[in-house]
Amino acid sequence: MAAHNATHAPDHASDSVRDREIEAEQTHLDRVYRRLEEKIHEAEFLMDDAAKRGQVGTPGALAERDAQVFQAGVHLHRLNSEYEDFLFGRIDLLLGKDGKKGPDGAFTSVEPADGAIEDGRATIAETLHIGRLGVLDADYSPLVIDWRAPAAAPFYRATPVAPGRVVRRRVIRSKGRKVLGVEDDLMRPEITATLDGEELPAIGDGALMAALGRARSHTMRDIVASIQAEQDKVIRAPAASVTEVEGGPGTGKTAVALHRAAYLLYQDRRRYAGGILIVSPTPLLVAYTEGVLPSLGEEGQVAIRALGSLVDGAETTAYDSPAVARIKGSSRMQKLLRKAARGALEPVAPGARSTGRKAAKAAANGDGGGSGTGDGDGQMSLDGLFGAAGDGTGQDASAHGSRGRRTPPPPAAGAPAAGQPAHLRVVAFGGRIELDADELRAIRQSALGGTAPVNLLRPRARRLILDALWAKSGAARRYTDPELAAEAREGFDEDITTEPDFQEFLDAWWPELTPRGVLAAMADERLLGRWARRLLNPREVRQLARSLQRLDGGGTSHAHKAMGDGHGPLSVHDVALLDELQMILGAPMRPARPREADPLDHLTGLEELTTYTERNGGGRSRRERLDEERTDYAHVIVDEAQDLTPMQWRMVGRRGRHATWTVVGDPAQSSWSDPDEAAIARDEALGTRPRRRFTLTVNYRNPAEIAELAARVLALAMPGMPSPKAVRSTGLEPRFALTSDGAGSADDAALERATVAEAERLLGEVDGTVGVVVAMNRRAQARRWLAPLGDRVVALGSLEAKGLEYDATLVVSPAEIADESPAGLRVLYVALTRATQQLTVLSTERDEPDAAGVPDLLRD
Ligand SMILES: Nc1ncnc2c1ncn2[C@@H]1O[C@H](COP(=O)(O)OP(=O)(O)OP(=O)(O)O)[C@@H](O)[C@H]1O
Repeated sequence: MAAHNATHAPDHASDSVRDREIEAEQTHLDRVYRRLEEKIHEAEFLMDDAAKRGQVGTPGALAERDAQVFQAGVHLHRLNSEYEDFLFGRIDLLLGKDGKKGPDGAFTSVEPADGAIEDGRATIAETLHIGRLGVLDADYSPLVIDWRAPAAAPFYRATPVAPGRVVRRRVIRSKGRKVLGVEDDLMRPEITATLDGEELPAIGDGALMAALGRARSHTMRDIVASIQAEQDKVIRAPAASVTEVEGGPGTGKTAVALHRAAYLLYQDRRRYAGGILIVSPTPLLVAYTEGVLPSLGEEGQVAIRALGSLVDGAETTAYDSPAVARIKGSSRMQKLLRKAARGALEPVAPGARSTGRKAAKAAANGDGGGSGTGDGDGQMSLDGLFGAAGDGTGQDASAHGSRGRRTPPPPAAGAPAAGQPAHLRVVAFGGRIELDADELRAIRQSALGGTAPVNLLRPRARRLILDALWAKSGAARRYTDPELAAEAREGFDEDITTEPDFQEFLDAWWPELTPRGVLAAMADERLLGRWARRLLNPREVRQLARSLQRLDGGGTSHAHKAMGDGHGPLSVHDVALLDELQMILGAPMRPARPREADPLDHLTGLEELTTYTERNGGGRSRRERLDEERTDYAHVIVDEAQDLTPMQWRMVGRRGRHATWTVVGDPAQSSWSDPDEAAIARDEALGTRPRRRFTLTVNYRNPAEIAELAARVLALAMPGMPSPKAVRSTGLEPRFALTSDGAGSADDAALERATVAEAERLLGEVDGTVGVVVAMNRRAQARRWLAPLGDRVVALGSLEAKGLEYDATLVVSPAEIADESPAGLRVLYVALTRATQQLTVLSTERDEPDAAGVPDLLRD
C-alpha cells in the first residue's frame, strides 16, 4: 500500500505556503499547455503535408502518407481532448544511485545514491510531473511523464516502508487549465529535504482519502492519481499468458482492469492493434465504466462488451430464472446443441409440436411469466425471463430492445412453407427417378457423419443425392468408356440441378439453419426431449423448452417453420447458446462486400489493401467497427469472471484463442451455482498457458462499518473466506428499517411506502447517487415505485448490482434476495457491498427481524 500508509503532515502549511505551491504548479501547467499548443500546430502541419504527398502517386509515397496521416491524426485527437486534469501528479526525488537517465529524460535508478541523505538532511535532485500523456520540452527534457512510463512507477509504488528515491508525492487537482489544489504525502517524513534552497513543505490530508470521499456519479472515474502499490503491480504486470486477479468487493479490480488495458496499449501499441476486449457482466456496468479509458487517453482499440451483447445482433439484459439459467449455462448444452443442430434437419412426425404449442400459448397468455408462478414442481418462477416484459422505466432501454421485440421477424431463410418433402422425384433419360423417405434419410445420415459444421455440409448432401439418382437411373451400366461415362454424368447433374424444382427441394430438405432458428426449434418439448436424452431430465427439458418458447415465432406443426424464425426476446444466457450454435452450424458462404472507394484511388490509379481513409471511413467510428467486426482479440480482459457460466466461458474463449488474458474476479461474489463446473470451462478457455496470480486486499469502496456488516453474510456464504480490509471509516453504522412499525409486513403496498420513504431519506443524506437493490422479480415493481424520485435514485435487481456503486444503498429484504437461487447468499453479499457512504437494510416479515430491526441473516 502506498498513500494510506504514507505520512501526510498535519495541515501545518500556512495558506500563503499553500498558495505559493499552487502557483508553482500553475506555472508548470501553463508551460505544459504552451508546449501542447506547439505540438498541435506541428501535428496539423503534418496532416496537411501528408495530404499533399497523396497526390505524388508512387506506392512508397502513398504508404508513407497513410502512415503519417494515421499517426498525426491519432496524435491530434489525443492532444485536442480536454482532460479534466491533464497533469495530476508530481514526485520529488533524491539523486539516483548510478546517475543514469532513461529515454524520457528521468533518472532510471530506483534507489538513492549513497550519501544522498546526510545527518537527516537531503537535497531534491529531480522533480517529475506525471500526467495522462508524456510531453517533452523543445530541448527534450521531460515536462510531463506519461503515467504508464517506467519513470512514473515510483509515484505509485513508493511507500514510507520502501520509499526508494521518493521524498514527497503530490497529487495536483486541476480543472481545464487551472490548478485548484494539491495534496501531499511524505515518504520520508523523518528527513528535512530542500529544493532550490527552500524546505520542502507538505500540503493537505493525503490524496487517497480525498479521492475516496468524493460523491459518486453515474459513471466511474479513473484512479490514475491514486493507484496503490498492490494495484500498480497488477496494472504493470507483463502481458505474457494469463494474469489472474482476485480480491473482495471494492478492492479496485474493475479499475485495475481498465487501467491495465491503457497500460498495455502504451507498452506495445503495435501488438495490441489486434484489439483489446473487456467483457463485463451487464450493460449497466459497461455504461458505468466506459468513460474511464477515454479519460486515460485510450479509446479506439478497446471494446467493452456485456455478456449479453457479445454476439452481433444480440443485445439483451433479460435474465432467466436461476433454474433455467443453470441449465442454459451448463456445459451439457454443448452436446445438446450439437444434437439439436443436426436433429433440426430431420422431418418431424405430424402433431409433434402439440406440447410446444400448448406451452407457447400458455406463455403468450402470461402463464409462467416470471413472477413467481410455479411449474408444478414446487419451484419459484422457473421459466420466467426476469423483466422480459417491457417495464417501461427507461433505465435500461436495451433490456427490452432485444431485436425480436421491436423489429418484425425476417422471412424464414430457406424454410419451406409446407414442411419437409418426403420424397424426391426427377425426370431424366425420359423416365422418372425417385428417392423415397428412407433413402433420403439414409443420405442425410451419411452426409451428417463427422463433426463438420452443418451448414457447410449441404454441398456434400447435394452430391450424395445426385450420386443416388445417378445410381438409380442405371445409366452407369450403359457406359463402358469412363470418359463417356463422366461426360454423361456431368450432363445428368446439370440437367437435374438447373431445374428450379430441384433447388426448391434442396432448400426444403436441407435448409440453411440459423442459430436462432435452432434455438426456436428446441422450444418443442417432444423434439427437445429426444435430443436431450441422457443429458437433461424430463423436468429440465420442460423448463428449457418453456423458456425457449419466447424465441419461437412458430405455431406450425413443423420444426422447420420455426427455424428461420426465433426472433423473440433473448435472455443473457441465450446469447452464449447462439454463439455455440454459430460455431456448430458454420457460417454459410456470403458474397464479399464491395470495398468503399478511397478517393485517392482515383488520383493515383493504385489499389491499396487498406487505407487510413477506409479504416476510418464510412461515417462509422473506429470503435463501432471494432465492436462489430472482431471475433478474435489480442488481449481479453474478463471482469467479474466468477460469474461466467461454462457456456459463457466457451463464448469468451473463442474471442481470445490467440490472446493474452487478464481475468479479474471474486469467488465470494459468484452468482453461478456450480463453481467447479465453471472452473473447468475457465481452464479450457484459458488453455495451458502459464498463469500469474495477484490478490488485492484493501477495500476502497465501503467504510469499515458497512464492510463489517457484509462480512457476516460472507461468513455464511463462504465460511473462512477473508474479507478485504476497509481503508476508511465514516462513524455511520448501517441503518435497519422495517416495512411497518415492528411488524415488518410483507404486503406490496407497505413495502412500497417503506422503500420510497427510505430512498427519499437517503437522497437527503448524500450528494450523489442512491442505489435500491431488490430481488430480481421485484425489479420492474421497484422501478415504478422509485421513478418519481428522479435520476439520482436507481432501482436494481440483485444480479444487476454487480460491479456498481452508489453513495448510499438501500437493500430491500435480504431474505428475498438470498432465497432467490442456490447462490443467493453470495448475491446478497454483492448487494451489501455497493455503498460508499451509507447503507440501509429494509426487512419484511420474511427476514425475521429482531427488536432492533436486524434481519436474521445479518445478526452476529
Ligand atoms: N487507488 C484508488 N484510488 C482511488 N479510488 C480507488 C482506488 N482503487 C479503487 N478505488 C475506488 O474504489 C471503488 C471500487 O473499485 P472497483 O469498482 O474497481 O472495485 P472492484 O474490486 O471491482 O469491486 P467489486 O468486486 O465490488 O465489483 C471505485 O470507486 C474505485 O474508483
